[in-house]
Amino acid sequence: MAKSLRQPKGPGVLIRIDSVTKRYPDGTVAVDRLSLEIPDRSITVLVGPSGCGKTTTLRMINRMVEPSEGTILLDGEDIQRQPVTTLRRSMGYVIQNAGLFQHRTIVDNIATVPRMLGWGKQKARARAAELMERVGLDAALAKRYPYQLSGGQQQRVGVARALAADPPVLLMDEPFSAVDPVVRKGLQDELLRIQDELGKTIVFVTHDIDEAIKLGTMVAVMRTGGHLAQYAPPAELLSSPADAFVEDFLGGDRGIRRLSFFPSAPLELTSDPVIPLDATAEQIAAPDAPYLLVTDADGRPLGWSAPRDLVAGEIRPDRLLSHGRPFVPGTDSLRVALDCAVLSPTGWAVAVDTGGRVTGVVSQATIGEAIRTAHAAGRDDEKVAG
Ligand SMILES: Nc1ncnc2c1ncn2[C@@H]1O[C@H](COP(=O)(O)OP(=O)(O)OP(=O)(O)O)[C@@H](O)[C@H]1O
Repeated sequence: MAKSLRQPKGPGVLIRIDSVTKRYPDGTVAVDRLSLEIPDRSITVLVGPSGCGKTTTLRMINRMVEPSEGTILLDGEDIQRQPVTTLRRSMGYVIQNAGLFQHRTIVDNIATVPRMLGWGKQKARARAAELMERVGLDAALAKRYPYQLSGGQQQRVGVARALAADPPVLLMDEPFSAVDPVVRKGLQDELLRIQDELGKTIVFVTHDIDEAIKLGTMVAVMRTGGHLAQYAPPAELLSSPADAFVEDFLGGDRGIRRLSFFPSAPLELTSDPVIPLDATAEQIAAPDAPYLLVTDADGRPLGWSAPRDLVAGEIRPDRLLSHGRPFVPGTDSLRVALDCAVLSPTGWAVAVDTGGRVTGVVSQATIGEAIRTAHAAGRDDEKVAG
């Protein structure tokens, strides 16, 4: 999905970190005069190299670590003035490796907080069952113990457990770092889906900039010594890194990655080179294109061919060049469209509707033009904003 479409849902600031410093007893300054406004009902990611103070910052929000200086306000109220138990009840907490109770079943792990709040066993278990479904866990796993689950499943349990008492805030400390990239992507997609449904205020710690860019509505890049290097929406980080440190941290391909924030919908498609499997000689000869895309009777892509290699009535799908991966305008970003064109044997990308039927094709040159237009529009926006 083109991420520029994702905006903070709520109007307010839920958590305000105001000039907070944490000095550990041995003198280590883990966080240095950090100020952040964490918006309501959106995902704010703290990212940075190891030891830059991300976990310390997160733990100061639920008072597992007390700040040495500065204040943290939750919904306008100083968190120091609230009993720790009340504060923590309003904040789900998810950590790496899930941190589940090994001697409790999955359903009882998830029901932990509701039970602590005095819910009856049945009501708490019913809530746990509902949450298992929400986080994509099979109900058959309810009676198992954590060691009988995969790492990815355990992380889902961790998320379900944190959501059990429906807290407005979710604190997540590297929750997906211990699983393989495929499972990790699934967990990230699931979190975005859950967030779309529930609209929590999520503070998410990671050292992975790609994860930060994918998940964050706002991203705080921290540098060693607990300093804030930049705090911005991901598209702005990619277009205007504040300094060499942020630029370096973002990596060398930030131009390409920025394309994920531009929608592919405005791309001008052409259907001239698209012909059916039973095309006539005229239909094959008519388009002025180096390649033709052949579709089946339902309009689904079969493959590419040069017109000279096609004979009316004798088009064989197994002789066609692969049509490559198609993209869906309106759902996929300009980055996906470009990737489809780059990987296509003809240099043309195939656009389909959500049912997989061809809506047109687009060349690399046209995509290049759209990229230039999108960048120019972005620069104009920056001028207006500045
Ligand atoms: N209890 C402690 N006592 C002394 N120093 C600490 C303590 N906890 C953390 N630190 C130090 O504070 C700094 C910030 O640590 P923190 O765990 O917040 O960083 P981080 O960015 O989350 O790191 P990582 O990505 O490696 O988890 C580090 O230098 C760390 O060694």
